[in-house]
Parts: sequence; structure tokens; C-alpha cells
Amino acid sequence: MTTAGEPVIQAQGLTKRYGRRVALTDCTLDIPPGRVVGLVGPNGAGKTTLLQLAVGMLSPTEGSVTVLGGRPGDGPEQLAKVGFVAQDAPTYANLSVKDHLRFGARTNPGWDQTLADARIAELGLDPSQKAGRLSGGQRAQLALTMAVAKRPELLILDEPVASLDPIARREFLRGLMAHTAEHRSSVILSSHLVSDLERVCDYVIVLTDSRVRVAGDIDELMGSHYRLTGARRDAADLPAGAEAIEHSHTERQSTFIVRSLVPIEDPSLTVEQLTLEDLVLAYLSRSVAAHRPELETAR
Ligand SMILES: Nc1ncnc2c1ncn2[C@@H]1O[C@H](COP(=O)(O)OP(=O)(O)OP(=O)(O)O)[C@@H](O)[C@H]1O
Repeated sequence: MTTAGEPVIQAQGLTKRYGRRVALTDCTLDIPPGRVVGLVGPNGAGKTTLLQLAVGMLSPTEGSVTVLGGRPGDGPEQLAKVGFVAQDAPTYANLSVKDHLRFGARTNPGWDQTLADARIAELGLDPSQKAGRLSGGQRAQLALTMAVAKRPELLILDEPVASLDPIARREFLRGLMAHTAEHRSSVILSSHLVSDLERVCDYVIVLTDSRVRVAGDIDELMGSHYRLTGARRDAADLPAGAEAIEHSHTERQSTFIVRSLVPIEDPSLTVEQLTLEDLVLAYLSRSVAAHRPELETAR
């Protein structure tokens, strides 16, 4: 997919440390415009750190990042371009839904009241209800409404569905997709769960242990990763150009998840397509294996 405009995020060697604790290391990204980006990784991987660097809530220790061509958080114009919903969809418990919208209108020059009112009505939220009395799903929807009514070019959502039940999760993601299709905004959302992202994203970033393990358009990634099965062998004996991401072996048989930019035509191997979940899990378990070399990454 190609869409005109500035890249969503360009990062070069982006690093964030807290004292000696590393939260993000040497992150290099170039995300084209118009994407719905899924950022996936386990607890503590660095997802929130990357998103907070992108909105300007944190400054890099090293390296650089631009978002939609501008420096994160740099002035009103940049702030207006990016809508952000922090983890746990923070709202003000003592303010009503209507108060939230009023606050949004006062603090955002591009505020779209018609859009905000229509969304609240569509969701069936009572404008006079205090946010503290809303369910988790309703609060997440209110926080999303606040972010989308800014009419940002980019929406950044940090684990927006983590606390929602499966139905609310589906509704939330469906609403998000409808909105982005209509308003042509880019989105970055983080999650632990590939299944959340599979439905809505066209670009994925896998982050573990503070490092980007893989990033790219999902179609391209799916077209360059395969599962290979054949008689037991070492990764060194794979066809030229195939990089082993994950491997498991029985006495007689080996299975590899590989990345290869050329089609694999080796009659001694069975070649299968992967699901997005297979692909992400392969990168996640590669990083686990790197930490515990004595463990084989059996699946
Ligand atoms: N303010 C801070 N001070 C010290 N260390 C921090 C701080 N914020 C984050 N970290 C550390 O940085 C690393 C990355 O944290 P981050 O919150 O970005 O991960 P995450 O992928 O968002 O995790 P989760 O899925 O649990 O939200 C972790 O090791 C975390 O402990």
C-alpha cells in the first residue's frame, strides 16, 4: 500500500536508558505513511518506551526519531498531528463524559465536536455519566473518542484493549478500523496478543528485550517467511539465502522457520506458508533462545 505523506516514524539508533537499565536499544525504523502498525512484544520489551518517545513524553538517550516528519512533542502543530491514548486509557473519574468532551474542545484547536458527539451517541454513552462510573470498555472508548476528535494524522494507542473482555475488544478494534478507514489516519497500537493485531494491522513490529527483532509490511513478511520440514539437518545446510529464525528437531526430522527473499525450491524440504502468529512467535522465541542457549526452541 502506498499513501502520500511523511513517514509515520523514522528512527535511527534510537536508544532510551534509565540509569543503567536499558528500555530501548538501537531502534531503527522507517514506517511508511497510511499504515496500521501493530507493536507486539512481551512485558517489559520496550513498547511503552517507544510510543512515549514517539509522542515526546520521553527524550532519547541516544539516536533520533521523527514522527510525521516532525520532532515528537515539538510545538502545537506537532501535538495536533498525533492523538495518544496511554496504557489503561486514563480518564478523569469525577468528570462526566460531556465534561471530557468540553475539555477536549478547549485544549485542541482542531477539535471536531460533531465527530465526538456522534461517536458518544453511537456508543450509547450517557453524556452526564461520570467517567469513574463507566465500565473499562466504555472508558477505553471515551479515551479513544478524545483522541480521534482531535482529528490527528496519527493515532498512537498503548495497549488499548488489554483490560477489555473479548466482545468489548472486538467492538473497540472494529470501531477503530471504521474510523481510520473513513479518516485515512495512520495508527500505531501495541499489544501482547498477536490475535488482536492480526485482524486490524497491515504492518508489524516485534520488540523483545528492548530491541526491534523484525518490522515490515505484513504482506511482505508473510511472503518472505516459510516453515521448512525435512530430514534432520543443521541450519548451515539450509538452501542459500534462507536465514533460520527458529528451529526444532526430532531424532529424524528438522523444522525451521526461515526468512528468505527468494522462493525455496529444494525437493528435500516441505515448504509451508506461516500465519502471522507463527511468524511473530518465531521471533519471540528466537530472543528467548538467545538468552538461554541451553534451551532448544521446541514448539
Ligand atoms: N521510569 C522508568 N524507570 C526505570 N525503568 C523503566 C522506566 N520505565 C520503563 N522502565 C524499564 O524499561 C523497560 C521497558 O519498559 P516498557 O514499559 O517500555 O515495556 P513494555 O513493553 O511497554 O511493557 P508492558 O507490556 O509490561 O507494558 C522495562 O525493563 C522497564 O522496567
